[in-house]
Amino acid sequence: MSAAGNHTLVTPAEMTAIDADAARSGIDSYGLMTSAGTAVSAAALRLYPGALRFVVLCGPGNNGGDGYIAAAALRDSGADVDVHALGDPAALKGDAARACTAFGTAVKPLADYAPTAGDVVVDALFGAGLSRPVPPEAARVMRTVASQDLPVIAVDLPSGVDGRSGQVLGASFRARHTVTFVARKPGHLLMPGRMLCGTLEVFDIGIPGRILSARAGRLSANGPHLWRKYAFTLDPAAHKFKRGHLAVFSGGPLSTGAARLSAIAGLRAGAGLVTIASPAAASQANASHLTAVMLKQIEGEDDLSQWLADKRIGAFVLGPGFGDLQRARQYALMLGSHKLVLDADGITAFKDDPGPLFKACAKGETRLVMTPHDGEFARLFPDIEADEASSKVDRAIAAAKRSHGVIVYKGADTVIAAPDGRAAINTNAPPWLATAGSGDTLAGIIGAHLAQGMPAFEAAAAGVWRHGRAGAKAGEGLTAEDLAAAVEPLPA
Ligand SMILES: NC(=O)C1=CN([C@@H]2O[C@H](COP(=O)(O)OP(=O)(O)OC[C@H]3O[C@@H](n4cnc5c(N)ncnc54)[C@H](OP(=O)(O)O)[C@@H]3O)[C@@H](O)[C@H]2O)[C@H](O)CC1
Ligand SMILES: [K+]
Repeated sequence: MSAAGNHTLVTPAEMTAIDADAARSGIDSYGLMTSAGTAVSAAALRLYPGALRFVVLCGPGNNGGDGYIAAAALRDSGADVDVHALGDPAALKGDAARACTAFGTAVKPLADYAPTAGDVVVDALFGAGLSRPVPPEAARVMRTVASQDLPVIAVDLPSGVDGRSGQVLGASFRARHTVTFVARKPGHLLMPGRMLCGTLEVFDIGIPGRILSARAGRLSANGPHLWRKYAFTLDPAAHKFKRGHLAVFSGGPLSTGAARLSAIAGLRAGAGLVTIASPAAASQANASHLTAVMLKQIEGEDDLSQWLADKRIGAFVLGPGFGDLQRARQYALMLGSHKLVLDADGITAFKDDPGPLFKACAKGETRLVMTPHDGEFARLFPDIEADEASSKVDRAIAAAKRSHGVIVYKGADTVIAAPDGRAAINTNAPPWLATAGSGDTLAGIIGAHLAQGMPAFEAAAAGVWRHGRAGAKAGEGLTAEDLAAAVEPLPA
């Protein structure tokens, strides 16, 4: 068994290609199925040694084949086992047919399964090959098993969950434990799939890493492996300007708090200097709350263009609590050649007409990071959002390509995507991170990373990860102030 420590994520289509490559390289596919099914039976016996009966539900493909192998291994261990099949087992092909024959015992129709207290269900109906909503008879069994709260162990994926998108096609099992093979699939991390997997085990069935690497795309789980090499340990003697100067734009006098949350988080995240750029009317409100963060009065475009002559400002955060959409638009366009985190009102300012922003960022290294939640994403990319066939990862990558910026598509399953097609799914955010001011804090952390010289994709991915860690450290019931205070040093 390997821990879920391999960060690479493999789509079902890539997995099919990996299987084919493995077969071409002489690896016996039935041997792989045997390893997979045996891993499932081992998990079932380990987790439920007191089960009165194991009920293995087998589908019409190789996921079902894994189920027949598991059923045989459970029976051979002395357990009470029943197998119910979706479709006619005589129609099985290839390895699945061989596994069914090897099982040898009578198989009953799926519709005949009457869930009973003491049952442990092994769900081998559909895995990577699910291609449409599950049939009604499967949905009915899913409902009755859930209504009796019977434990379910899913083979590869809870049946009904699309391994590519994490979406439920029609209905799905809610598993207590899922055993997947070779590598995690995006659907194990994306919502709602992640919630339906229970604990996730990645079992190494013997496909060599080189075959995996040759086919795997550029999607991984977010973590230090992506950005560790930029997580410089700060030299305490370094001059504050060398540790990066971050500027955060404040809103008007009644909405200054969001910018201060970003600014404090930026300071905590390692920026050497942080300045709040405030309109005159809000300067008093900001001044009365700031100590370590500096204040600069920026009243309009003239002030800003003069300030931009100071080349020591490494990055800007624009949007939290900003309010004035017209001005946000002007400022963002003026900042096109600078590193910029665009959040909240900064994103909304480009609703219906984002073209000029994307054009301003089109040339040179990626400088723009946008941090939309669902609603903000739809404002900027309505056509991409409306494409129901695409996954959250597909949508984030499409938006990054179009905007020439890094997209941090927020949610419980935040996706970070770069214009070059790299993407990461974040998993360390506790549910209570969704609180007022949380996004402002995230923007400040990412801004600090940009100001310190991290490339945009890494700055964003590391920011999302640190934000999640801070949420876990601050604990349930946190406020955004607690969150900023809980930002920990980057792991070296
Ligand atoms: N290397 C590995 O990871 C290995 C994985 N194994 C297991 O194999 C499955 C993938 O097997 P595959 O046969 O490709 O797919 P499935 O078993 O998940 O499902 C395909 C069959 O299901 C039919 N189908 C799909 N959707 C529906 C639906 N909504 N209703 C009814 N039937 C459906 C599909 O029929 P088609 O008409 O679409 O062709 C297929 O008959 C993987 O998940 C692992 O568990 C190997 O055992 C070892 C190597
Ligand atoms: K399954």
